[in-house]
Amino acid sequence: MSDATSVTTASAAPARTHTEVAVGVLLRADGAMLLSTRPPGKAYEGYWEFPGGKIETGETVEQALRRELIEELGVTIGPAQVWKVTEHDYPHALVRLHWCKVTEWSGEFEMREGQIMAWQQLPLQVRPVLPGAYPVLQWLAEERGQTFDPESLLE
Ligand SMILES: Nc1nc2c([nH]c(=O)n2[C@H]2C[C@H](O)[C@@H](COP(=O)(O)OP(=O)(O)OP(=O)(O)O)O2)c(=O)[nH]1
Repeated sequence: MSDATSVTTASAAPARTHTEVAVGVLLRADGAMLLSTRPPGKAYEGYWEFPGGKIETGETVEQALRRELIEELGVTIGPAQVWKVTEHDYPHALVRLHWCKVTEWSGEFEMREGQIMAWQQLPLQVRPVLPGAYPVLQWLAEERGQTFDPESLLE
């Protein structure tokens, strides 16, 4: 194989595209936040995460988050604005996470995808936690004057 062929082969590799995800940090008045387990059959099944899911074509982050939380939890969120954007490179996907803090919602929580939910104060008591959520947990801890220990969230 010539050098020229090698270069052509390397540059023909498809670029890895981001999967855009809307994620909600639902915050209760006492500061507790909602986490839930990833449903059976998904990558990282059973890991704890913040509720949310993939943004569909034509949706805003807020629209996607509202749709996902109705689908997953049966609640309708009030206003949601993007607070932070993070990225995480998993073996199954390169994700870009659009994080919104949410303080208003209506409806009763129903686990519509067989997941488990828990209201958690920091530091979290549940584990393992999806690694893509660590940066936001760090910011939330800093806001509260707490330290963040990612080692404690492993399996
Ligand atoms: N919901 C959520 N997803 C997260 C978090 N952290 C993190 O890295 N992710 C990643 C995991 C997944 O690769 C991606 C979310 O995709 P998903 O597969 O759960 O989304 P979805 O509900 O739309 O899935 P689908 O069944 O329609 O395929 O974002 C988090 O805290 N919450």
